[in-house]
Amino acid sequence: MRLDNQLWESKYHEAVERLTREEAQWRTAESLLRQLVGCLGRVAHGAHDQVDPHIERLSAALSGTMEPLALEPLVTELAEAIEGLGARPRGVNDERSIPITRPQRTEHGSSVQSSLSRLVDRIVILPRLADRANDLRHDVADAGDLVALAACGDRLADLVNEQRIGLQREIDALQAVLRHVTGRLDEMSQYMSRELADQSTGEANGQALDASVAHEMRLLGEAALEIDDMHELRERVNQSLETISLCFRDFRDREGIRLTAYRERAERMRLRIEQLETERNTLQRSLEREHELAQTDTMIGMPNRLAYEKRIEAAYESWQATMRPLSVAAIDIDHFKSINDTYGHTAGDAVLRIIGQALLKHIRPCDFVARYGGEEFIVIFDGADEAESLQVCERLRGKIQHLAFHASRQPVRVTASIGLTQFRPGDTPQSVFDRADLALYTAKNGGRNRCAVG
Ligand SMILES: Nc1nc2c(ncn2[C@@H]2O[C@H](COP(=O)(O)OP(=O)(O)OP(=O)(O)O)[C@@H](O)[C@H]2O)c(=O)[nH]1
Repeated sequence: MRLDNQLWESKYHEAVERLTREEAQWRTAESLLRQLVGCLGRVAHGAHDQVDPHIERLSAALSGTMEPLALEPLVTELAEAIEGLGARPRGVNDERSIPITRPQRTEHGSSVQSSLSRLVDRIVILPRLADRANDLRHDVADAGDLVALAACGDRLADLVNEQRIGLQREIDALQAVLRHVTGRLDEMSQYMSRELADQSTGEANGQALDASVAHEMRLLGEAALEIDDMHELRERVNQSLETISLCFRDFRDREGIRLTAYRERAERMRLRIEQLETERNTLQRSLEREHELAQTDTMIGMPNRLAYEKRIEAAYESWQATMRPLSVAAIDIDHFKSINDTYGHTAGDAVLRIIGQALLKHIRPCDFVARYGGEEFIVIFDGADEAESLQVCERLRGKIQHLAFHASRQPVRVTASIGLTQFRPGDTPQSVFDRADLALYTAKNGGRNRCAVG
């Protein structure tokens, strides 16, 4: 049996590191959310006397340590105050005030909406929270006013907190597994040292027997020289044989006890090892499943941004070592917002799924495609330069353009723009991504449904 302990330990360490990294990303997202709620608060402040004190309290609380339990009553009070606005609008008893309506979406509102939307698109969500993130994305897009946007901000904050708590739980669980495995390894090393000690006891028993027999033989030899009488000599020999036989019996008894204890220990250890093997297999399966889920976009059923980041890191390392050409393309669906607005988000989701699947189907086996976020996909062309990748991009663009979408029996034209670039000396994955994104904007500004090289 092979335990592969080192491999497992390093896998757990890797997983703990990954979770710590993700937790740091969530802290950034949380800080962005605080800023966002702060912005929303500033925009909404002054619109309603009844709501202002609640906004001020919430903003003050958010500037300290984010403690969900303490925030909850503040958010509830704010929500209740907003609810109460319909009954007691500012101005009923105040001549100076403007008649109240629910605050309409302003320029601030739409910029808040697009940054909230970008934030939802950018964060990598735990698979079990993906449906909630998706609903939230739709509600952000549908939010008609600042109050609805503020509610979406709250939900995003909840999602971020839940994700952080989830990640912390995963870290704790992994550390518990690590402790468990380390405990088992300690147990085995104790077993090994006990066996070594036991082996020395066995050797010492054997040596003691040798010494006793040799001693008895020496005494017998000496006696044989001194004793002349045959009868007396026979008696002496008998006596020595009896002593030697006692030594052997004593040795056998001690070895018997030692061997029984050894067999029991060995059996216990065999069962422990069997258990460890079963636990290891279960853990391996769940780790592989987690790993796969963490790198899959469940809505489309294709690799997600995390998978892209891992893949591009590996491709980048190999590019540095070999300088084989490496290119990256960013693909963005054109006017996707208007698809959502016209046909609804469910139709928008279906369009994303069909395009994602079409990309998976039409890239070459050596290429890699992932959903980067929102309506943006990303392709890695490993071993292909700009000219070769451009041909594939043009083909992919053509495939998307010719996908037959219909709504109420009317054809709906869906196109995509593509920004492409190749790794150049001094590049990093981030600089190449930024250049591909810039090329994408060139393609969009050039009229969309086209490829541009950056
Ligand atoms: N249905 C659906 N919509 C999404 C999803 N992710 C992002 N979106 C929407 O995609 C839209 C992207 O809109 P914009 O960034 O304004 O871009 P666009 O309308 O595609 O316009 P251009 O990119 O300039 O051609 C937003 O309305 C998002 O809400 C998703 O998973 N499902």
